[in-house]
Amino acid sequence: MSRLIVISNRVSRPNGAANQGGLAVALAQALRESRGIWVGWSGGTTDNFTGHIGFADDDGVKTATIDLEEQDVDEYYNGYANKTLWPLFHYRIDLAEYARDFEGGYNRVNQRFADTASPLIEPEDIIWVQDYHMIPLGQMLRDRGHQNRMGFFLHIPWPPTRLLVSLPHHTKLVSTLFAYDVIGFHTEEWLESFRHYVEREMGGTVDGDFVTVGGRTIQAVACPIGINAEEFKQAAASDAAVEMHRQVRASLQDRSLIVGVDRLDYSKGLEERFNGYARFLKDHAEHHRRVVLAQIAPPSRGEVESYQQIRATLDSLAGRINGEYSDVDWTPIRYVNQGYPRDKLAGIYRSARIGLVTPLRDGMNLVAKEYVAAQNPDDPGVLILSRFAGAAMQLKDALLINPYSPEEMSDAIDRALAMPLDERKRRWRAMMDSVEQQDISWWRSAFTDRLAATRQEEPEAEPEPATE
Ligand SMILES: O=P(O)(O)OC[C@H]1O[C@H](O[C@H]2O[C@H](CO)[C@@H](O)[C@H](O)[C@H]2O)[C@H](O)[C@@H](O)[C@@H]1O
Ligand SMILES: O=c1ccn([C@@H]2O[C@H](COP(=O)(O)OP(=O)(O)O)[C@@H](O)[C@H]2O)c(=O)[nH]1
Repeated sequence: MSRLIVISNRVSRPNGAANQGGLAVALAQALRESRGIWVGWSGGTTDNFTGHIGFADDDGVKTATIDLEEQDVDEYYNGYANKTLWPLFHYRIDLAEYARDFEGGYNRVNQRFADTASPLIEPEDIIWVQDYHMIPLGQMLRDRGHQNRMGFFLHIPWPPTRLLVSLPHHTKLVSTLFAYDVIGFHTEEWLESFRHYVEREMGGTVDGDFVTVGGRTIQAVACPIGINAEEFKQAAASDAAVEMHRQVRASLQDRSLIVGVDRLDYSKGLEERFNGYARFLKDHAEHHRRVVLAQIAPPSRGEVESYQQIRATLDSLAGRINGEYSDVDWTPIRYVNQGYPRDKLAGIYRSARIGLVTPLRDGMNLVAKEYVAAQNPDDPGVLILSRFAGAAMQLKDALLINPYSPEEMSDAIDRALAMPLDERKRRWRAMMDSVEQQDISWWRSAFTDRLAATRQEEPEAEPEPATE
């Protein structure tokens, strides 16, 4: 079995921060199983970049990380990754900022990651680069002579061509993807958008999974990420989860809990969610005092202005809705800006009659799957899910809604609260089958098996020693 080298911006400590994102949570187990190395940013900064690599072995996961300079973080992570690519790829060109400094910083930091990873790579290794922070990295590793099998996975949506062309030098960026052997997306929709771009903007051709541009053919596939369903079921039965469940239920006094769990990100549709819930309270006075929405929203990317703005908007919106509907002994929204470890989250999910997952656009959304996995099979809750989350392609037995419509959200909440037990069980079973079948191991294998099967390029023959 070839060794796996994963390279991504964020490198998770398996028992690390409570609010780590889905990608970090998902990869730890995959690496542990393949005895690989995880290369990425330490999350720390240094005054002068030295290229020093910090090695660690955390719970069986080997990591190799580098510190970045403040300027790198500003231009690469806050800048090109989160002020340019993230909004653009989530269809928010109104929020996207195009600055040469960002693009320069992005390329500089990718060169730094290439310099870091290069000496660690052995010829038989399989290299798997993750996400929009590192699109050009594969090309940079090829430039350093690495002929390994190399894959790339995009965890966020691929935007429609008419939006992507607003990015300066878009073709230059996309052409670097052709350094990989296999590239993956969560859904057919993102894959189709990619193919459309390649045909329209690069004169490429598509033949099934094979995409060719300028004589180079790669595979482009849809491969939805999953969760560790078994571990999550166990987490839901852990002491921490049971205690959390008890605390939450005691605080509710027989009220029904609706739960949302999201990084505080404008793509997650939190403003629209609060407005949809307010609409429900307006339309359904009979439910007043009978429901509580707990929105867990750990702050994210707080140095980026659009994230500061969404935080301020939500602070005031939650206050306004609570001011309008609260009673001395009932607050309709519990708005919580702290993150929870996953065992406690599992207890919270299990306490909730409704999981409310309403992103405006989301590559996958692992919270939707975790909510399903944490339910009590004998009395499962109902998942209300945005049609625009990648997860909606698999979780078709959720109540699928348009998150931009407060009326649809209000109707779905009302329907979920009234849903009979047999319908809840039927829908949950179908969703749980999908969560269990296409779990994190399935995702990892589906992608890496495909990558491993690509023919490794023959290393260039050593020149024959000169004979006298
Ligand atoms: O690393 P951060 O800037 O704190 O952000 C956290 C992660 O957010 C994004 O997650 C995406 O990947 C998930 C797993 O595939 C997917 O379910 C979700 O829809 C995506 O938004 C980001 O893509 C990751 O790189 C970040 O680590
Ligand atoms: O307080 C929190 C909030 C979220 N998460 C985890 O963060 C991930 C969020 O992943 P998702 O795909 O839903 O969205 P992302 O944040 O990656 O865009 C999930 O595994 C959550 O369990 C967590 O551990 N604690």
